[in-house]
Amino acid sequence: MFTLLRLLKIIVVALRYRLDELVLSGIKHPIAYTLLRIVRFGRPPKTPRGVRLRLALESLGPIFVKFGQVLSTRRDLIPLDVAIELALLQDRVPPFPSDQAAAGIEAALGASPHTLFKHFEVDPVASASIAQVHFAVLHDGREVAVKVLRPGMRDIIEKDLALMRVLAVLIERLAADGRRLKPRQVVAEFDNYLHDELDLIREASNCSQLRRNFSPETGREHLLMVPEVVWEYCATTVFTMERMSGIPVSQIERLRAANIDTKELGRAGVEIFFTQVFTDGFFHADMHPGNIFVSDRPETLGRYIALDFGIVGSLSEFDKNYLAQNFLAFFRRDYHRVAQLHIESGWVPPNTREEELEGAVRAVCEPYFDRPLSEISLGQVLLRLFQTSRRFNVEIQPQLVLLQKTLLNVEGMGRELDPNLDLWKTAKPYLEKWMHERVGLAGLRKQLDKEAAQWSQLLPEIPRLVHARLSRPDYGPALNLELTRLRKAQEQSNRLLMLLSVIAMAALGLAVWALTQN
Ligand SMILES: Nc1ncnc2c1ncn2[C@@H]1O[C@H](COP(=O)(O)OP(=O)(O)OP(=O)(O)O)[C@@H](O)[C@H]1O
Repeated sequence: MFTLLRLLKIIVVALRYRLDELVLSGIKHPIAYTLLRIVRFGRPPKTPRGVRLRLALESLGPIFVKFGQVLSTRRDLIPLDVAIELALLQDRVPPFPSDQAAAGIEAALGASPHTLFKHFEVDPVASASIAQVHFAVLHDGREVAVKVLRPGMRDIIEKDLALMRVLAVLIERLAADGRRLKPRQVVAEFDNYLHDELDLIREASNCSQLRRNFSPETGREHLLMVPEVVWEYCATTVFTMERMSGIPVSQIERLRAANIDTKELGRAGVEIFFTQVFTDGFFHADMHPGNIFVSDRPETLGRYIALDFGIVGSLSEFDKNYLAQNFLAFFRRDYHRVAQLHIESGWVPPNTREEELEGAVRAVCEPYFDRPLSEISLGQVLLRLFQTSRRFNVEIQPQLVLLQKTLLNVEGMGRELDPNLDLWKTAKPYLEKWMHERVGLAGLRKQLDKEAAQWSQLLPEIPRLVHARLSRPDYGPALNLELTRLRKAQEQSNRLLMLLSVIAMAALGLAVWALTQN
């Protein structure tokens, strides 16, 4: 019954905001087309389509608002004007009553917040569609922020997701453009995203990993502050962390008034991002200004503070390599290399003509060089590269799409702080350092160091494994003959293997010795 009513509401809202125009204008199914012509009413709308979609999503509630926000990052799928409008969606909603928050905490942690904490602020500091945040003080005096999931969220999400899946199938079947828009894939990705957001232990773990990556042990604590997780007070629906104090990065006048060097902040933002991507392969991927603060405490003045760890990205060595080499080749205007990289990595079908791809990449990139380097947006370049790759049947990994979106955010934020920020000049040393560490002698040593444990286990086992393989019973006349020959060879190879093992051990020993000399 609920589902039916909800579906009805969606249809009414879609018609009210004339979304039929947006989604179903290219409708290919004759019956659906006739039905739509009948229910269509009024003159063509004057308000732009993106605005109408945004308003419709707002009136459908928080889950649809979140969906719009996620969709706004898929500029590869939806038109730019719609994406820009969807990015304006605000997910601030009225807070839920504090007794519900208290009940949620009690259900998750086994005691009321008034017992658990020395002090618990009943009025939330912020409230969004999925969770809200309350400040509190622990019995040992530490100040904390407690994030609590909205009650009943899981149920609402499951129902709305079920409806979205139905709508996705309809769009795919009925709209001429349906397949290209990949509605089912988009909804499946959103499903994953929401389920991740519903698990605050996961968010706390991301927070703790990021904190470790910027801890004094890494020597990067001066770049970014990340709250400490208070694990005793965490559960799937509650996340308790150190309370941070700072100024939102978007409030530039306040930053200046606090004597914070905004130019330096712009540069540090790029450094943090590139360090996360190329050194750790683990990055905060929700870098909107509401989640980034700057410390106003005298001892840490001007240091970035990260909050909200619901969305993070991780990159494999392969992805990092792809990115670094593409960026470097792009800035050398070596489009041939960009095309080669795509073919070498097996991303484009092997029968792709290198020159054709090179031409397409040139057409994307060359116009950017009309401007000074300092004005080039790496996020835009990456987006255009992905779009071009798609034409050659390349499926871009979601992690790379996430990275491209974050890069756009970082650039936007950096240029707000310092309009002359030269992103490339700031980023290039990190890429070059990474490439050097990866391919140079340093890279070899690092790799040797990493693999040493496995090798030392594997090498002594090789003769036994070869022997076991060769002494298996009858394999048929032809193979038996071959086996006799191999057994003879085995004795020789055993000796050779022993010799090689000794040499490898000696090389390992040498490498370990060399490493400990630094
Ligand atoms: N550790 C903290 N210290 C101080 N303030 C915090 C802390 N964590 C969260 N807040 C406050 O709560 C707000 C919302 O936090 P957070 O972004 O994590 O919640 P959210 O529900 O994911 O919101 P959204 O989805 O809109 O980003 C922050 O903008 C900040 O003002």
